[in-house]
Amino acid sequence: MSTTIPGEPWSTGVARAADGATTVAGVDVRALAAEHGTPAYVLDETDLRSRARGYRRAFETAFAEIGAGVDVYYAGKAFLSVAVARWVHEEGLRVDTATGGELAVALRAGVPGADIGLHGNNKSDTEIARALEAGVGRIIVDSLVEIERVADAAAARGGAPAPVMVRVTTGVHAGGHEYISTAHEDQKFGLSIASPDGDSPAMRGLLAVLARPELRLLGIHSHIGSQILDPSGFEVAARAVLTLRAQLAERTGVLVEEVDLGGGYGIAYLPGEVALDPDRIAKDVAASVQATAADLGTPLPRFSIEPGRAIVGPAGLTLYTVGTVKPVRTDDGSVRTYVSVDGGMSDNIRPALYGAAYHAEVVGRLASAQTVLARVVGKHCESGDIVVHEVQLPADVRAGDLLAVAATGAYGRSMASNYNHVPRPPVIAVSDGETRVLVRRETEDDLLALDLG
Ligand SMILES: Cc1ncc(COP(=O)(O)O)c(C=O)c1O
Ligand SMILES: N[C@@H](CCCC[NH3+])C(=O)O
Repeated sequence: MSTTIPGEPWSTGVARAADGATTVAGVDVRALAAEHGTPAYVLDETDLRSRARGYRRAFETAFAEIGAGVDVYYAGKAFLSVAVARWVHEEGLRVDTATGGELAVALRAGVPGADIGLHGNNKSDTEIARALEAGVGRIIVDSLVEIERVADAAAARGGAPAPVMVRVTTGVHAGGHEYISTAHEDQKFGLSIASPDGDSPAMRGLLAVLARPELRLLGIHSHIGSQILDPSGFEVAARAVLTLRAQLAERTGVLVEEVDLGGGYGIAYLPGEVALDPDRIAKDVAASVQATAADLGTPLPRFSIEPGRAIVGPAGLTLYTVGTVKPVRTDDGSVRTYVSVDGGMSDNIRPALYGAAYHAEVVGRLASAQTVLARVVGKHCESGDIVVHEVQLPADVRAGDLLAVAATGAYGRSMASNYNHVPRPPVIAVSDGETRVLVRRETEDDLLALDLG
């Protein structure tokens, strides 16, 4: 690991001058911190938009070559605000939501219902009703019970049948951590395609949808996990889904129109890590689904994908201010420098939850070339409150320094908490030398407003 500004894992707009001054999209981080305070999430709009465009173009091009259409849904769980929903929609993406709350943000942004999908393994009646009311383009159903609930809600509303996809699990275990792999068998999502005896849960789900006239079976959905750096799992899962589609067609005569291959495209968190290349993966997946469809003798469906992290992750960084610096002797007798910052596990739970690795640098001043092995920790009352487990920081790291942590755009603010009553940081967009507050900093008054005494 070494100092890599500019370049990954930093967003394309991050630059560092010889005197240590660091800018994001032309905005000096010192000015940004002075105006907006720290900690703050900083989002590089140009970078985010170009990744959104890049994914859409890569998949459209590769799938056009095999004669198939494709839609790219931005997975809002990675980070969603009204502006971000608008940006990705302007870039030609649709929006995937996982809850009524995310749906509300997408609608507030003016994204038409038809361009929104609703996921969730335990949707409430209110969420289902709201999705139907908004005319969402698809509801991805996750269980047999839910199929009946969505059908009943659609029946009560009347009107056109509700478009649904059935989420299936293919047994493909992919991604960075057990908790973020979602297609293996022993977990809560989807209906399994495995059928030790009789019809698989997935087949039963598809048949159950076909049995309800209030539902329109749009397609089959598979999401195999997150932060995937080995792309072979996408091809294995796609083959399984296309096979299930062909089996359903053979059995019922219904060849579903769409197949969603989910999200999960991995990014670089550390210097030297290589993100999945959208052009490469789009071509490989297109070639693989074409071969599978030919083997099965079925025409290709329309495809869709749901990248979240790959669009917003690299576009974001978190800016902290260093407080205390403490050398600590480790069990093996070496010294680790504990660098405490003014945020922590409340603004980025990923290191504590998944052991996720991040990269940090002192920014905004010329720091010493000599480095020390450091651990960046937060201000919470928890020894697992770690922001960066291991990183070389300048030996003269000190209170008042600005510390930037790279690639925090995804699952940072969206998974933030108020642990220890710490207000959540703002999200500041930067573009062409200008800053704009997308989500303001929470205040203690915001927190106390919920406390009715
Ligand atoms: C159904 C579904 N789609 C899309 C995503 C987005 O994944 P990622 O942010 O890894 O691209 C997730 C989260 O893993 C998901 O559960
Ligand atoms: N929240 C996870 C990934 C999302 C899993 C959603 N299916 C992460 O931070 O990596």
